[in-house]
Amino acid sequence: MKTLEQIAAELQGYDPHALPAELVGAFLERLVEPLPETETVALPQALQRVLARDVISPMDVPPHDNAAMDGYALRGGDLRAEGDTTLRVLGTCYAGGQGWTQPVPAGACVRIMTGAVMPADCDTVVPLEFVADGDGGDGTITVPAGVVRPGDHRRLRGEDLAAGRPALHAGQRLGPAALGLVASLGIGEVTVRRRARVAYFSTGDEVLSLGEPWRPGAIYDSNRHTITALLCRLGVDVLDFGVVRDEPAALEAAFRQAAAQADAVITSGGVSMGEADHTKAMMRRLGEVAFWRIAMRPGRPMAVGRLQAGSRSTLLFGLPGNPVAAMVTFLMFVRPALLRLMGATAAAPIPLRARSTEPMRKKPGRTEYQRGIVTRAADGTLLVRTTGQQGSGVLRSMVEANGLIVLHHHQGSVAPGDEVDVLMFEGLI
Ligand SMILES: Nc1nc2c(c(=O)[nH]1)N[C@H]1C(S)=C(S)[C@@H](COP(=O)(O)OP(=O)(O)OC[C@H]3O[C@@H](n4cnc5c(N)ncnc54)[C@H](O)[C@@H]3O)O[C@H]1N2
Ligand code: MOO
Repeated sequence: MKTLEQIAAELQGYDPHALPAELVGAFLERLVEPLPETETVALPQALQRVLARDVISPMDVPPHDNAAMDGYALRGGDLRAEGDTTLRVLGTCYAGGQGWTQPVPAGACVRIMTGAVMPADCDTVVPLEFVADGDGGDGTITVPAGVVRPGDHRRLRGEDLAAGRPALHAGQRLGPAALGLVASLGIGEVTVRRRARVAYFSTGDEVLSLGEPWRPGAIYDSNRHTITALLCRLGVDVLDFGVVRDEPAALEAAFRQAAAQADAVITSGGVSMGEADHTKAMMRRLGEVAFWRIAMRPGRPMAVGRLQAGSRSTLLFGLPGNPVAAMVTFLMFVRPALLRLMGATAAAPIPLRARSTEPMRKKPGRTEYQRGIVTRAADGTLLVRTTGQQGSGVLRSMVEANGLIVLHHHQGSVAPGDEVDVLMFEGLI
């Protein structure tokens, strides 16, 4: 395991006092090792879990050539190049394998339902609506010239998944589509990485928990709720330690307890310049901790490292106390680090490009994450505006926004009409 110093030495441009946001990800990638333990769980329990092994398809999916449309299965070679084709209707194939099971001779066809096994010798389906006269009268149908080509409207055996091939790869986080894919193979359980355990506590003497009466100078703890909710979305086990007083003995006890139980400990508050040196000294005594000032806004101060709990080492992420800064640093840095801990090979989210409808002042030399509202213009293009006041204490901005406008490190001010990157909050699946 590399020390923080060794990791820092590998990164060109690493400066803990003005750390470019791009280097944070590179640092954490080197710091975080995936959890080695695995377990086997039933499919309905596997949502959001990370596959520990490839899932190999034991069968072809679909397991047989089948009709993609309701219509008539026929031999493509029977279709006349010019002029209509008239075919005898022998019977009906139903989904589930009932009905016509004999070969189909030249000049004949079989009525077929979507999903039914294609009869031997047939390779084409003409949809019902293309057949002019149906088979009402004399037991024949007429296929007008040019409405189908040989091979049309048939799904081939194994076209979704072929037997013996990996259907899903280790590292895949199982979402609704992946669960369906596993089920389509007849597989009822999967081997996944064990769930990560993540402890959280807020720090600060002014921070009140829900239910405590308000007093002058105090604020209610919102970070505990934003961060633990974000952790739930990741599918980790959350150990909620509540609020811990700004007092060395209480903090040390909380850190020790959390580190003994969790794979990662997340805290909010107590990482800025003004923080008492005894807190930082205490954190350093418990392990290896770097105190960063990141060249970004919001979210400048952040502590990162490892806490030693006996022979185990636990990741530490000390988030800034300001509510927007806590969420943004979580989303940009902690979330990908935890996904890595969980064993996921998740790609970074891909930003949209949207045209800004307003000017945004920005100095090159730091990354800014502005809260943005993306809308669609009448011509279909995407527009974005900020939510207004961008203070890092304005949590309302995160509620009103539907994405984060990313103004990159080297980027300068934005003029109305300029395109900017936006990371949307909601994915499709
Ligand atoms: N002289 C300087 N002062 C500050 C700097 C700086 O560079 N030089 N950085 C500022 C930035 S940026 C941030 S962010 C904060 C981070 O400070 P801390 O992480 O030490 O956090 P606190 O001081 O404890 O709190 C900051 C702010 O957030 C409120 N807060 C704290 N915890 C919670 C919570 N659980 N729920 C809701 N709100 C919370 C707290 O009351 C403060 O208003 O430092 C700046 N200062
Ligand atoms: O981390 Mo701070 O949020 O930039 O105020």
